[in-house]
Amino acid sequence: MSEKLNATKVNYKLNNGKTMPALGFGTFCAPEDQSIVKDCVIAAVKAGYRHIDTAYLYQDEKAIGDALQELFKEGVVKREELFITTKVWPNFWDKVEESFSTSLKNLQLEYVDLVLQHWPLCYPKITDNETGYIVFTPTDDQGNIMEEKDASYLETYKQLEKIYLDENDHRIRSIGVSNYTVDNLKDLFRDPTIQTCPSVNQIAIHPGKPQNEIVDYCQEKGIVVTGYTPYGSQGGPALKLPLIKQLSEKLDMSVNEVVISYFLNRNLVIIPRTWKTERLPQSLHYKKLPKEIIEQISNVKIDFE
Ligand SMILES: NC(=O)C1=CN([C@@H]2O[C@H](COP(=O)(O)OP(=O)(O)OC[C@H]3O[C@@H](n4cnc5c(N)ncnc54)[C@H](O)[C@@H]3O)[C@@H](O)[C@H]2O)C=CC1
Ligand SMILES: O=C1O[C@H](CO)[C@@H](O)[C@@H]1O
Repeated sequence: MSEKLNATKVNYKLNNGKTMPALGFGTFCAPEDQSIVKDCVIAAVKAGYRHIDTAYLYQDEKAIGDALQELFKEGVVKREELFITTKVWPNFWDKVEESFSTSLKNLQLEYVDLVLQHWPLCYPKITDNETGYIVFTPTDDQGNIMEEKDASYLETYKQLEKIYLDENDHRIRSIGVSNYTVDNLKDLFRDPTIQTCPSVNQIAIHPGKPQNEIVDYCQEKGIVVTGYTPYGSQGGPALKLPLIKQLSEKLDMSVNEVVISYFLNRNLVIIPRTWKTERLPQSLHYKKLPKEIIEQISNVKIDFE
């Protein structure tokens, strides 16, 4: 039986020469008590995580920034040892500077390692009259999501690229996309005003949802793929699948480690999330797996998205 390996030590080379840790800490669905976010980020870094995945949408960047400041002050890690990702939500499709500079300020950093266009979509920027907050997913009277007319989602990538390529601006180390299909990427490659190839595409991947077509396309183009919702999101349904439990026993790993192994054997980045620090040790290791097991996990039948 193959030995357990430390997933926090695995890095991938991006198409611009930078390195990206294969295991990241997801931070969606933050609890209302933001001190939990801060404590979990500190615990994740102390456990070995060197990559944190956040977004303007998640509204937890300030707590993550507080955690990072504490880790730097205590000498646990240096800034250059961490890889921090944030994202630009579709309300800011043509206001990337506004979104990104707010994220950077909240994260209390001088630079971010990776900024992603969160979705290939353009939403209007509407403020709720009562709360004063941005309506992240605006809907009309019939409940349909409102999209900006005559707007091009490539505009967001172009604005990100402008900041990234500016020689006098050192705030973004790499840029990428999220939720891009093969057609979206082909659109991007066809645009003669775009000079770069995204370094990363972050998409939904978990057991039973292998996303082979887009993964193969990205890997052929040298784009690193990050899989989100690796445990199947809320409640971790992928961890409860009979196949994953059987493999956990057979391979002498936690169910989480089986899923991490599935990702790392496919050269994918994985960004699982937990808001319970005691669960962190279950999501740190992986093993080399034979192709047949990868295929079994890819093809398992699931009843969740
Ligand atoms: N780019 C995008 O559009 C999206 C990106 N993401 C990113 O991906 C990350 C991961 O996805 P999530 O939706 O957060 O879900 P996930 O797939 O990481 O699963 C989280 C669930 O698994 C449970 N879990 C974790 N460890 C466990 C353990 N040891 N035992 C039992 N249960 C456990 C958690 O309690 C939680 O309910 C996000 O936090 C976010 O950073 C998520 C959704 C969309
Ligand atoms: O990051 C994200 O999380 C939510 C829920 O999955 C999704 O809308 C967004 O892309």
